[in-house]
Amino acid sequence: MSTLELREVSAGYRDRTVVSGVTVTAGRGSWLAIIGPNGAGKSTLLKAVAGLVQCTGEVVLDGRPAAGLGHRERARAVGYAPQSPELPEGLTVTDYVLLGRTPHLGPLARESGRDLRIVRDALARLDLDGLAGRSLRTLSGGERQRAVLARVLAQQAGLLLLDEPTTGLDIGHAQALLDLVDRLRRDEGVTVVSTLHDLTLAAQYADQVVLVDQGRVVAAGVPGRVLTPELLATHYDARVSVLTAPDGSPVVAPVRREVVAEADPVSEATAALRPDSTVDQ
Ligand SMILES: Nc1ncnc2c1ncn2[C@@H]1O[C@H](COP(=O)(O)OP(=O)(O)OP(=O)(O)O)[C@@H](O)[C@H]1O
Repeated sequence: MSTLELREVSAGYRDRTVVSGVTVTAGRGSWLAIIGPNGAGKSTLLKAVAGLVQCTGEVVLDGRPAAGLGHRERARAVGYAPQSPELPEGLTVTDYVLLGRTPHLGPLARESGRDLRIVRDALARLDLDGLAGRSLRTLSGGERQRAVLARVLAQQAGLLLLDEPTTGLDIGHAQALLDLVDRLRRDEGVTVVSTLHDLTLAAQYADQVVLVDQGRVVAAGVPGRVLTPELLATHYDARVSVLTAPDGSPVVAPVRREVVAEADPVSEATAALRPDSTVDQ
C-alpha cells in the first residue's frame, strides 16, 4: 500500500501552468481531500499524480519516484477515477469493470477465475450486481459513476485518486460509496486522494484537507483548520457558517444573502383598487 509525497509539483497544459509548487504528503491509509473553487487546478493535480499530464517536481510513491515506474507498474499502484470519464461504447458493465484488471493480467491477457471474482465483488460493493449484463450506454448518470468506481476498485491499487466521486450520486449512494472507500483505507491501508466540492463530506471523511486556489496550496491541515468561514469567503467568495455535527466534525452551511423587502409597485396599485383597502379616516 502507498504513501504519496508531492514535492514542488507544478503541472499544466501546453504553455500554461495551472498547478504550481504543490508539496503535500498523504500517509498510508490516510484520506487527503483537495478542495478549492472551480478551475483552481484540483483535477489537474490528480492527473499529474496519475501520470496523465506533464509535471515538474516529484511525485513519490512509497519512496520511489513515480516517473521511474513502468506503465503497468504505475497502473497497479494508482487507481484513478476521472470526473467525467469517457466510457467505451458497446461494453457491458461487467466487461468495463474487467478493464480494471488489465494491469494484473498475464502475457496472454486472459482473465482468471480470481479476476472474475474480484470484478463480481466490486460490482456487489457498488450495488451494481443487478446491472452487470447491461450495456454501459444505458446506465443513468449515477449508475455510470458507480461503474467507474467499480472499475477502479477492481484495479486493487494501493493509492486511489478520486475526482469528485460523488458527482451525480444521490445522498444514500454517495454515503455508501464514501463509507466503502473509508473501509478500504481502514481495513486494507489504501491511501485516498479525492477532490470534493461537498465540504461537509470532505470534513467527515478526510483527515487532511488541502485548499487550492489558482493552482497553489493556500491552506492545509485537519478539516476544522481549513474549513473556516474566513478562508471560504476569501477563496470561494462564499458566505457560510461552520456548524458542528454531533460527532464533532464541521458542517459547512451556506448562508443565504439577506433579502431586503422592497416596495412592489404592482401589488401596491392592486391593493389600492380593492374596496377593503380604503382606510377609515
Ligand atoms: N485539457 C486542458 N487543456 C487546457 N486547459 C485545461 C485543460 N483541462 C483543464 N484546463 C484548465 O486548467 C485550469 C484548471 O482546471 P482543473 O480542471 O484542474 O480545475 P478544477 O479545480 O478541477 O475545477 P472544477 O472544480 O471546475 O472541476 C482551468 O483553467 C481549466 O480551464
